Amino acid sequence: MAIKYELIKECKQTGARLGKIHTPHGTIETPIFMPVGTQATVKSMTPEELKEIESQIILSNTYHLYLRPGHDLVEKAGGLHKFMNWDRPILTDSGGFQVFSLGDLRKISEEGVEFRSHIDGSKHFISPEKAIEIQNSLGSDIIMAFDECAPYPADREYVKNSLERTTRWAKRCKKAHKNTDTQGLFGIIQGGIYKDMREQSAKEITELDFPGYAVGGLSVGEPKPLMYEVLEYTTPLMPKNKPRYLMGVGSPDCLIEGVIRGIDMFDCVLPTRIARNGTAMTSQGRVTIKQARFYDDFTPLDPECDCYTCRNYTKAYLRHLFKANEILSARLFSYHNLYFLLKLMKNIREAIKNDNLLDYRKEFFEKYGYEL
Ligand SMILES: CCOC(=O)Nc1nc2cc3nc(NC)[nH]c3cc2c(=O)[nH]1
Repeated sequence: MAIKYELIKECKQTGARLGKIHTPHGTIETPIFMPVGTQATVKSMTPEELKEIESQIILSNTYHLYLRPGHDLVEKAGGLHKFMNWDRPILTDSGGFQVFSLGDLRKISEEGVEFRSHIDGSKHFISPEKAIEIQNSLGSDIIMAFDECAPYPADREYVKNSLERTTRWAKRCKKAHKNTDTQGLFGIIQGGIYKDMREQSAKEITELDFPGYAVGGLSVGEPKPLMYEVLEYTTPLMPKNKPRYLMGVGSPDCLIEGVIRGIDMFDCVLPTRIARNGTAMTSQGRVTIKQARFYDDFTPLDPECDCYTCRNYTKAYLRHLFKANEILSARLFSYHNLYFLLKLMKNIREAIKNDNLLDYRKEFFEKYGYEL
């Protein structure tokens, strides 16, 4: 079995769970945040630095790697782990989201999706079978079914047709998947913001008996309270003994609220993306370093953080690096932001162990400046 989930503990006060996901490249403690390495690199970080901050699994992207350098090259290199020198678990997404977010550059049919490359405008076609073939070549530990992520807002009819196609595609993915003993295929539940449609999609997808399931179609522009509401009635429809993955989430508040509503796995480009804009997530809320007030501020980015960046550099120096457009700026901010989210997940796992997750949320929100 490629993927085995071990439910360690269910939180007494909330839907949160403590668990372990056993994969061919190692075990992942959940709840977990997965740094995103779209093009076979978590931008500006070396694998050694990712291990230093205790990253247990990273995400990479089928759509991008198919277009460049090509999945056949990666296969020739011995697979994605070897190619990028990362020997821990990797999850690849099916490219569904990227292809759909290309807007008018794409045409959807029952067969699959025709789209134009964002690199050179060349025409391509990805079917569920192709999405699986690419992921089989990449050799990632967890692969995702090819799905359609409905936009937000979308009317009931669109969402129903889309979720039913996602189910038909999921069946085709399951049939096409070759390496079931080394790669676990996760199904993706859609259904937009409509309770009856989420119920229908959850039923149809979980009936296919995947080793894990994702909640798709969220974090696509809907208000956070609406995302929380959808989770509230969707995660209970998902098997307790399988991992639950909320795609594309997220910010610190969403991670805590997602865990409370039964989610085990998260991914988001935020930490490394805002890092390139000189913005840090800190225990006192966000810090955007280009502000003049940091010109001669010789304190660390986050006084409560013990990461390499916070132990060795001041805001004044980091502001200088950012203003001077120095490459080290993106590295030091990425290192800190990833460390911050991975540490947050570690604290959340601790709070579940000690049955005080709601107190932890209250304390974190007060300090970070979120309203409960
Ligand atoms: C990670 C698996 O991705 C897929 O293969 N399909 C998919 N990806 C998504 C990525 C998303 N990112 C966000 N917000 C930033 N929302 C997302 C939804 C999906 C999705 O429904 N389906």
